[in-house]
Amino acid sequence: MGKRIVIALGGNALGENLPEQMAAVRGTARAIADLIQAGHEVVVAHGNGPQVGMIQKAMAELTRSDPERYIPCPLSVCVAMSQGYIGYDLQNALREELMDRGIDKGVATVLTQVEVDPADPAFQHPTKPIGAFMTREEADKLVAERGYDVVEDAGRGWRRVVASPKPVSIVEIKSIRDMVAAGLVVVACGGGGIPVFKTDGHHLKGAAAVIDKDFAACTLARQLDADCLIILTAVEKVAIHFGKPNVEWLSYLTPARARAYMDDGEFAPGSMLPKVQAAVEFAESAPGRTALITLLEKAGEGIEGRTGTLIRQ
Ligand SMILES: Nc1ncnc2c1ncn2[C@@H]1O[C@H](COP(=O)(O)OP(=O)(O)O)[C@@H](O)[C@H]1O
Ligand SMILES: NC(=O)OP(=O)(O)O
Repeated sequence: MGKRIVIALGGNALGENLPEQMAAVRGTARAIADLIQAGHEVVVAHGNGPQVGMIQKAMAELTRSDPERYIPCPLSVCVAMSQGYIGYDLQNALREELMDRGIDKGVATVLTQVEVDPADPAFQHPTKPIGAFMTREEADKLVAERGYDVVEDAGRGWRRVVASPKPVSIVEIKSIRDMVAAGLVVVACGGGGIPVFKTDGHHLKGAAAVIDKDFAACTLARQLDADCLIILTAVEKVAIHFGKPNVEWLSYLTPARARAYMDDGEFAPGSMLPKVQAAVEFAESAPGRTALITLLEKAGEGIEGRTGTLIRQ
């Protein structure tokens, strides 16, 4: 029987720059179309780290080059731009793939705002890497000249980091729900969603942050009452002793076991840890809900229980 599935697409599903993204989304669309062809209802969320960094850098350069004409662009607006641009490529790749298979389904991207809490401690401790990797010297220059926060990212180089508060609720959830009910394939919560604060009235105020897409996808899956949250990334399974000779790839995790491994520091912060945290939160949110972490190309096999790491009560 078909399931309602929310997918979170990782960096390898989108690539790091414009031509890479256009090529990568074709493979991504094939994997998603396999699930739709198998009879599942699919909602797609995705990341935006490289893209939002690129957009923010371009907008900042514009302001610096002509400060009288261009005022600084808020990070929330950069997230909105990244949603539009990634949604454009994903929506088209999906539309073409479904048409090639003779599947008559509309595909639509929803510019999605996600409420965050102004008191979230994440605003005091930036952790979300955005943009391209830099050398130590380039990173030091950004800190000195612009006061940016930077971190060394898992041995791969230096990156700017911004605040990454937890999602509270999805502003456009009713629209997304209605579109799913109407049979559309919906792309939503791109880049974790445009972070916004609620104000006293109906106005929403953009927040300077980038929400983690795995947490946003978990909130989306919960609010849509999905059966399954699938987190697609660059490894087929979650491991303990990752990167060590005694690495052990895991096919099944209970939330309790996953928590024990988290306490032991088995999952790297900023990469595998938020995925396992989001998977556990979803699996624990209601009976029967399952989360799966696997490779993009293995999504179909994973949903049939043939690979990936399944997280279930
Ligand atoms: N315990 C672990 N098990 C599996 N992969 C891990 C683990 N710890 C860290 N990783 C790394 O985390 C990566 C996924 O995180 P990341 O690259 O940030 O994801 P994405 O861009 O797909 O959202 C994997 O490709 C792997 O290199
Ligand atoms: N917003 C977000 O989580 O992006 P990445 O997956 O690219 O880090």
